[in-house]
Amino acid sequence: MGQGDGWEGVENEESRAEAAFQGVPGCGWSTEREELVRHLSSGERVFYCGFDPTARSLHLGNLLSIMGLLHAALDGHYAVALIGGATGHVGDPSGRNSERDPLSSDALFENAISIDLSLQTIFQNASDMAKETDAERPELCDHLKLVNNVAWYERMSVLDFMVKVGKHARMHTMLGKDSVKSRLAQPEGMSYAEFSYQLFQGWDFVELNQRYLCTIQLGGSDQWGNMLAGIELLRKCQDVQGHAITLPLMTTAAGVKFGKSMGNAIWLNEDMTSPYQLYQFLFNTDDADCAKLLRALTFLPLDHINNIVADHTAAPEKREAQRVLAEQVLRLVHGNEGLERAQNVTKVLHSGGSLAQLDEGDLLAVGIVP
Ligand SMILES: N[C@@H](Cc1ccc(O)cc1)C(=O)O
Repeated sequence: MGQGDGWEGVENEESRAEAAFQGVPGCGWSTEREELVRHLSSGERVFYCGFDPTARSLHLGNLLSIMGLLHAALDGHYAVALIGGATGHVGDPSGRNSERDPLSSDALFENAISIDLSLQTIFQNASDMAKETDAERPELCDHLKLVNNVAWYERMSVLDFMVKVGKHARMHTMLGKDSVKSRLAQPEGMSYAEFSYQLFQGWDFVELNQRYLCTIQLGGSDQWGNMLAGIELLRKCQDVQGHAITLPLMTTAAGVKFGKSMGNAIWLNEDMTSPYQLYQFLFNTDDADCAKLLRALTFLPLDHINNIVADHTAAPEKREAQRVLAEQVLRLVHGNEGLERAQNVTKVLHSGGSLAQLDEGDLLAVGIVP
């Protein structure tokens, strides 16, 4: 990405659609909603959301943030997915009650590559899906970008960090973050590294603003403190008003974190959760959760979703809403081929067939490496 490739986040006078996130219930905004809507409707904006490579794969819970980035791009804005190759070393204390075990540089590097690949696939699948509904639309991938924060942190000296970032950071503000307060209330306390994590994530916002005029950060609700750290640094270092949008933690009607099956995460990498398993997980979601999940995890228009839900309510035993949900998510995460394989395996296994009837690709879709 460089000058002139459409990625400078150029302001234009053209009025854009309303906020991109009206379909997602439970969002939070750092500024007045009107201010964010004004910001979005007065130019093409650049969003970002970060993912630390703490595991080899992203999980279903991350899909909501990815959807957020895709909605922004579909709406004509730009979106950056940031992989936290550097922040993964530091360790985000948000939402955790104990210190993270450090991961080796090799493990973080491999995880980052694997997550990068999976995001590229999802971006491409989303682009293909968008083309199917509107062949004329500009390539979605041109509005999506992947970066790794190693790019700036590997070249930044400790002194640089203290001068550029540390000098702007107030102890009082840092100590006031929930992620810090809750840990300091425990006898083990926290390491200096995890304490300073907020500044690393905060500085990412500044770097992305300098590079791409990024002004909006998306993240789960546990990221609030880190996102505010970014907004503050952006104001002090760039004299720019940043915005943060928090996405709710997805829970089921039963109050359980969505995206876990019997305590285990549902992964987006097919070698960790096979397309067949992902399909089955979604196909088995509760009727009570379907409407919400269709809104949050598919790009289907709201009136289309309402029709599906109305038909489903009339004949829930057909599991039509679950089928559409599973199909849409499978296509996004594993493409049409992944969906076909998952459907084929479902057909064979659920009609009393055996694994012997499956070809190599199908076996892969069940999670068996032939
Ligand atoms: N802290 C985020 C990941 C992240 C990393 C770097 C960022 O700049 C932004 C977000 C998380 O754990 O989910």
